Amino acid sequence: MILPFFKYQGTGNDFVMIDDRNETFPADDQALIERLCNRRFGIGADGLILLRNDPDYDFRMIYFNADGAEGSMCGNGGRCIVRFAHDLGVFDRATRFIAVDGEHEATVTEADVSLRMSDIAGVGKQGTHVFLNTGSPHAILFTDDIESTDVVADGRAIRYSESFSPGGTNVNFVQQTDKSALYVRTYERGVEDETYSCGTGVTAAALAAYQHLGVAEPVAIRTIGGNLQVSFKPQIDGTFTDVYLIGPAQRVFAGTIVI
Ligand SMILES: N[C@@H](CCC[C@H](N)C(=O)O)C(=O)O
Repeated sequence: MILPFFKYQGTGNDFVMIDDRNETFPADDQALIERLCNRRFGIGADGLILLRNDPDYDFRMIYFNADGAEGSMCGNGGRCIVRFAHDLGVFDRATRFIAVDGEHEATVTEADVSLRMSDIAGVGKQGTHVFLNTGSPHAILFTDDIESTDVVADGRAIRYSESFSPGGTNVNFVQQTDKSALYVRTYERGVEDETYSCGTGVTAAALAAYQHLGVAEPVAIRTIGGNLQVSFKPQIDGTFTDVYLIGPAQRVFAGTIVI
């Protein structure tokens, strides 16, 4: 089977993107997806995303982590699939699509994709860690020295710790750099490594930093792969609505998979 694919990146979080509106991609073949995402033996990516039709929305997003298993919501992947759908001519400026955590709205400009995230139930705790779910589970650790943090070793220890068993969690290390600015580094579950950026992770970091450090909204966030912005409306009951993840997302190449 010969299958066209595209590759997109959003602040260095990179994805194999497949137009699967005819539903021919073997989505249950975990070994194949893992191989395609492998940086030595495949295309190389943090995840693989299928764009499918949906009767009620412009499209459906199906996201797989680099380990080949279907993941929870991916914020950067969401921004990338919006850019992909726009490139395919699925919509012009604004779109509504469905993902694993429900409905999302998004708009595109030449420079950026603005993605509305799910409303957030609040910033809580799990074990000793600040924890929240922004479509994916995220532990948050505040630090004053992010540059020298061992994100892979420390992140992996928390990801596999008893507190987050059996599902595990993504782990974000967060340093406040200004009144409304953060630097965030993330260990990603399913990639099992530090990635250059994590969209649901920086969203979680912004909300947790608002709550715990009094960071001002909107929050500017630096990641290894580039800059993002998170805006939101905090509610009196501790929940957050109108949560937007904003930043660049672009196609980096196209190719053909031979299965
Ligand atoms: N890179 C993603 C996060 C993807 C979800 C995660 N790896 C998981 O399944 O836990 C993002 O940009 O949000």
